[in-house]
Amino acid sequence: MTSKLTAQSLRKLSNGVSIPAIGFGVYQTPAGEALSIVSEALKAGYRLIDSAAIYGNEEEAGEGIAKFLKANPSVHRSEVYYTTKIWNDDHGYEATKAAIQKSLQKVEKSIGYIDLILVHSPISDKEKRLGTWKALQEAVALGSVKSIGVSNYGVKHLEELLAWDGLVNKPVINQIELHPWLPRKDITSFAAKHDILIEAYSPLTQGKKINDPELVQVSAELSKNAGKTISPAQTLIRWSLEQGFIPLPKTATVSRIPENLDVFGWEFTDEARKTLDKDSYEVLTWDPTVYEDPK
Ligand SMILES: NC(=O)C1=CN([C@@H]2O[C@H](COP(=O)(O)OP(=O)(O)OC[C@H]3O[C@@H](n4cnc5c(N)ncnc54)[C@H](OP(=O)(O)O)[C@@H]3O)[C@@H](O)[C@H]2O)C=CC1
Ligand SMILES: O=C1Nc2ccccc2C1=O
Repeated sequence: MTSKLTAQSLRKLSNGVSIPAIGFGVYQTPAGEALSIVSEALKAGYRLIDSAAIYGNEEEAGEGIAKFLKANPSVHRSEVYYTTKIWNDDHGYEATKAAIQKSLQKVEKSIGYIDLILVHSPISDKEKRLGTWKALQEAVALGSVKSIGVSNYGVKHLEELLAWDGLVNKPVINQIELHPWLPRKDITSFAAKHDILIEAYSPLTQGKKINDPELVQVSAELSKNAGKTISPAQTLIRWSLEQGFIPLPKTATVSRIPENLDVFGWEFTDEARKTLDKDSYEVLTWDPTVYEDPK
């Protein structure tokens, strides 16, 4: 029940591990700002940090977590969740093994281990994708990586992985672009059937739809109902939670952190649900879910 969620709520992955119900993204957050914004996000109540090798800020994200934990000894490392991702150029067994080591080295000193590694996208070919998964499974067996999942996988990429005879660890997450203009019901219902949780990236539409008249109108109605201002950004994040996704809003602006986390404890209405239930396919970031291997 979304109405019972709080910023500290946890969801259960198929491997039994808990993951926070909402996360904080650091794409395009300059390395020089990542340490401070990550520790501010944790101070405000976030417990999941989403980075990637390609973002160039893994080390600083880890240091931001460590800074927060040092200043808040009542919060334990096990209560904070750190994600990174293997970039496309590092697909294939050997390359992924090396990439995992590299990502681990970036955060070993600060936070010791990685909670979740995702395959950033399916962009390579079947042999490389499965080699990548083999390397990730080995990292889980060694204990330095707790869970593994995928990102930007379409149904056919998920089917390929689930059908692989070397599969030991099922993907626990598929992280994809999701917002009212891109509901992707094919992927989300397939994932639900296979106990794969969905993380929603670009939940704020990268700011591109923040002034959309319908969204502004829904936010005004939610505000009236709640007796306080609900911004379009808050409406979008809450929509994502209502769908059962783990939203990953990003901001590099400290003053926006509390706003983006104040998405609990007020009612979402049927009217808002209906207006934002769109049958559209509007990609705002990139779309590797439709990627086809080279012939
Ligand atoms: N796996 C993948 O391929 C991908 C993963 N991701 C992950 O998802 C995260 C979020 O997605 P992202 O694409 O960054 O986009 P978001 O949808 O989270 O939008 C971020 C943009 O919204 C602005 N913004 C933030 N809060 C507000 C607010 N309250 N009001 C108005 N504007 C606001 C930000 O500005 P400002 O920062 O200036 O405050 C920024 O321009 C990424 O950081 C990354 O972790 C994203 C894309 C692809
Ligand atoms: O966060 C991300 N934003 C992106 C935009 C294009 C390609 C990859 C990504 C990310 O991983």
